[in-house]
Amino acid sequence: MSKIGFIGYGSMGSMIIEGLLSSNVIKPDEIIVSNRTKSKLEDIKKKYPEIEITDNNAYLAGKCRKIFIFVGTSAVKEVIEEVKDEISGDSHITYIAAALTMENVEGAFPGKITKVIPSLTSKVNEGVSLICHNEEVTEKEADFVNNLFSSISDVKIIDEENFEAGSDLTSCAPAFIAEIFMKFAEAGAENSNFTPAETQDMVIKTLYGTAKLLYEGNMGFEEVISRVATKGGITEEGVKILEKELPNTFDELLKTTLTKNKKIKEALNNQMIN
Ligand SMILES: NC(=O)C1=CN([C@@H]2O[C@H](COP(=O)(O)OP(=O)(O)OC[C@H]3O[C@@H](n4cnc5c(N)ncnc54)[C@H](OP(=O)(O)O)[C@@H]3O)[C@@H](O)[C@H]2O)C=CC1
Ligand SMILES: O=C(O)[C@@H]1CCC=N1
Repeated sequence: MSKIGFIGYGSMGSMIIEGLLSSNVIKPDEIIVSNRTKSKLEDIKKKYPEIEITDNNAYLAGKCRKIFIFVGTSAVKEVIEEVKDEISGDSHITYIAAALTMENVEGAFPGKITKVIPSLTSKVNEGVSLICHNEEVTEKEADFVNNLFSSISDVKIIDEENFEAGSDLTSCAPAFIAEIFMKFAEAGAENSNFTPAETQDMVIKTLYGTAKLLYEGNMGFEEVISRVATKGGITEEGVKILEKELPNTFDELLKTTLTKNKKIKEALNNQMIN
């Protein structure tokens, strides 16, 4: 009986594998997990003794038709080379490496390929996973991957060309949001007698409440703003500052990250071809 293979147990790999196991969409005895540093798999093996662990990717590939590659972008080629002799037209590879195009991966493995861009928010079963399947992937195989990621996030099926801007909005976004609110909390501490720990706590609780209003309370951004920014009041003045400063900041952020994406893509293009 073929198992499900996961290669790479770092920040994303551990989050996804543990999320899938705790939401019961996969069972420990159905999976093999491989990591370059095998000792990092000791904790998950202790928690789920039925899981098979290894540091041998070719061994894993020999036992699995569905293979998830969660290694860093620059290591994907090396992993595909390691497993090449063990995979066939029946194998289905899913990878999460940002900036690595499906065309690039198809160059190394011309078969069934799915690209997923996960988000750290899946650690709390929230956020969006972006998914694109190539034409070789059957509906059943696509559903399998979509269902796994649905158990830890909302799944959005997209065209490959939208991965870059999409990643900014869902996958890089937790870091951007954290940075924005860290600066807000720091400014709060600088302009008051509150300690940095106090302003951080106030801002995080308000951020959580605002997200709930927007999501569970079905309030749009504009309604939240108009309900808080009393005409002629204090908030209105603060909103004006943000309206003036933020469009340029976010435009620059998008342009910079899209350019970086392009640069990595070009470098990887050379790496995958050579
Ligand atoms: N972090 C994020 O929020 C997101 C990341 N991504 C993408 O996910 C990918 C992984 O990122 P992340 O989890 O942050 O990276 P990490 O560096 O945390 O994890 C990479 C893991 O891969 C393992 N590894 C490397 N080479 C091999 C190999 N040949 N065989 C087996 N295991 C190997 C490493 O092992 P070792 O323990 O030995 O180092 C490590 O555990 C990247 O391509 C990134 O673009 C996509 C969306 C979001
Ligand atoms: O910053 C990165 O490169 C990865 C991809 C998306 C989120 N983190």
